[in-house]
Amino acid sequence: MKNYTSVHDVADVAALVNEALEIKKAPFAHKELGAGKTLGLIFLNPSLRTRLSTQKAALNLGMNVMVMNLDKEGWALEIQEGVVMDGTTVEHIKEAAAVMGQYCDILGLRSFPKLQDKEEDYSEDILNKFIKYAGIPILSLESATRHPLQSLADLVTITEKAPAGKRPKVVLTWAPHVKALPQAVPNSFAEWMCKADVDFVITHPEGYELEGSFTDGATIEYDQDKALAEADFVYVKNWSSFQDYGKVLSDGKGWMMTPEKLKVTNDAKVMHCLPVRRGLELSNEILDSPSSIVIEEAGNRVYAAQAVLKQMLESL
Ligand SMILES: CCC[C@H](NC(C)=O)C(=O)O
Ligand SMILES: NC(=O)OP(=O)(O)O
Repeated sequence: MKNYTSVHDVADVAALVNEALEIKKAPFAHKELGAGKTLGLIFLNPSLRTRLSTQKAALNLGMNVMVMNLDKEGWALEIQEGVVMDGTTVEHIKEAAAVMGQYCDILGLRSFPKLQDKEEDYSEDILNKFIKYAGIPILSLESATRHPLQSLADLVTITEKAPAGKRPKVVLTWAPHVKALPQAVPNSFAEWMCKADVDFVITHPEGYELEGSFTDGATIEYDQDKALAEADFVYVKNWSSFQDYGKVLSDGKGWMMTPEKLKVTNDAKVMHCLPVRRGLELSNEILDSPSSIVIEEAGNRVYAAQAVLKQMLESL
């Protein structure tokens, strides 16, 4: 595996999930593999889980790790090609990415969408320019349209917790929020679930349809209660409209997951990538109940990242 930016970079999804589960049993089994290798983690947006879990995963493999909040600590980046830099930008992505490629063996990048221009965001311009100019393998720490480390951890968790002897029903449900959030997490979750051995349903209000290439193979159900029937896993996440790009179309009244809503499920486990707005996206009652597996889900981020980094190191 050279770059890790989406499920399409994974030759065998089931094997990668199993490798993460094996690593979870013995996290230090490959602690020499990364000796003398450096992982750079570059953030253009905030992070708790991705930063800490990926750093821990690299350290478990014996790597050195350098972390930088480039948006706050670096120079103002110019992304456009061929412009005269006589404005507020100080360093071109061409030099910045190439220099980071000199210092690191693998480079992680977080670059959220601006949610203003659909074509610009969905072109993944920043991610693709890091791939082009860094000259070393790139690991997505969440890009404009996907979050593959989160999605792998989510599938690891579902595999670990699935009811014995049945194909689990997984429901991705939209949840209310007060801000416009990216489609990256649901896009990525949908892509991975459509490649997994699960019955996958997406439920959201009209107008929140995700881009079709991510949901091909999923059942789309606008009636949340119908979607939730007999679910084994309920994945709760807000996202802004793709059609009316970057917009919050409604207050989502009645869409927050509650214990009442869970009654129609098959005693479903509730998941969320975090951070979660308690009382807005997901009720306190659920988050504080045995139905919630959000903390174990976050714990699995380490083993997902470690399985990916192991395969990337083996390809260096
Ligand atoms: C892991 C989630 C990161 C981000 N969340 C927020 C709150 O911006 C999102 O929704 O994509
Ligand atoms: N779920 C996740 O990626 O969390 P952070 O944004 O805190 O890294």
